[in-house]
Amino acid sequence: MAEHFTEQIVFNKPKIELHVHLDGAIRVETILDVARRRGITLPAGTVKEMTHICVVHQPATLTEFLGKFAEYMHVIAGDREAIKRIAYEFVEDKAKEGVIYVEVRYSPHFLANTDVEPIPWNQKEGDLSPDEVVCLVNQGLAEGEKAFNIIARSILCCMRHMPSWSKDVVELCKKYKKDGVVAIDLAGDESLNCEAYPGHRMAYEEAERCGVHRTVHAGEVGPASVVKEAVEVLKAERIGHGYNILEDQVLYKQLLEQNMHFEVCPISSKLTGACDPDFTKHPVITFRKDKANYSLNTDDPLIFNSTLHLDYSTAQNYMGFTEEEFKRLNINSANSSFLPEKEKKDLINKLYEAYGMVDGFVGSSSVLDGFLLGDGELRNGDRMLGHSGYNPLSHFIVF
Ligand SMILES: O=c1[nH]cnc2c1ncn2[C@H]1C[C@H](O)[C@@H](CO)O1
Repeated sequence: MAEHFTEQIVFNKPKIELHVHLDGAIRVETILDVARRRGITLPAGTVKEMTHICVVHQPATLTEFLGKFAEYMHVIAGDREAIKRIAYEFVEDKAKEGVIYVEVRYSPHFLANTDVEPIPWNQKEGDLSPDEVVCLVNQGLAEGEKAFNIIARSILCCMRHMPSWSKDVVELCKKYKKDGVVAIDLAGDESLNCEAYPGHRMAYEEAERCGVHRTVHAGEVGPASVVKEAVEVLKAERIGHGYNILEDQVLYKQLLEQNMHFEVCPISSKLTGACDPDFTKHPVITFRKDKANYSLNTDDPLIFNSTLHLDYSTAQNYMGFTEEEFKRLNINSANSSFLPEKEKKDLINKLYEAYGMVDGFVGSSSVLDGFLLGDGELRNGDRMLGHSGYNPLSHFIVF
């Protein structure tokens, strides 16, 4: 088991999670169960042994971490029942953590066994296409939403090393926009420069043209220039991780002004070797000081043997996060979600209510009261809301 501290629940209130990979959040029990049903032999027969194999135990490299997916993806990929099941169970697990809104991401190609070249995970060709994978995940998420009373949306990932898949990915985002697919992402090994890969660029241009939201893994282990490229070339609206933005202070200030959202994953950032393992030096401490817009996320809880509670307790115990900051970052996360505006407004109001910030209700005449807690200082670029209306794009939470 990865060396963690005793898990505490330090923020037992409704939460938003924007950066978590479906294929990095599968239950070990399910992997074993599906393997048994399909007659697939695994190197481990018990949950304890299989957990040991799937988990990154010590800070490693992103490449070593990505290698962990090969331990179990062949069990789930190509199996309709398993794919729907992992989506459903994912929603159940998130509901148990107190998440009320989640955007979960995955590569449809990594779960398919036909219409994908090359066929991943050494599978034999079958008849499950990336398109049908998206339908199955949508079904699992929708059933989970009903059963566990949370909202689950999905993001489809392009993979850095497979630019030839990206056109399909954006087409699937367009096709399933009405079925809960809210955005496109670019995941995988960031040291591969996407400028050299027109496949990704063209997919992101099409996404922008068609109103598909865009996030990009950037500045996780790659330099600030990858973040710059994500923002300027791929027109990313959010950045996955983004820690190395701090290397380029000019760009960082510009993104602060733009209220760019950073999807921060504390436990992940230690175990992928993205950040110093000493959490007291974590970039999110600077983000907090600068009142940046960011979320706290698990990324791949299966592989980090973690939960969202662990990310929050780490933030509290090692980075000095307070309850007020947890509220602030969750409201900012809701505001940076890829929901349509009306649903976003409802979600933000749900948080205000749960956090006892009823004066902050979006649409109420005293909306400013909810914003100006703490020092109440406005940063350059912060805009105050008038009493008359709600503009989520200019909606900053200032504590
Ligand atoms: O933290 C990550 N950085 C880059 N790529 C990642 C990370 N976590 C998961 N992935 C990759 C591996 C998955 O198979 C893929 C789609 O979810 O995204």
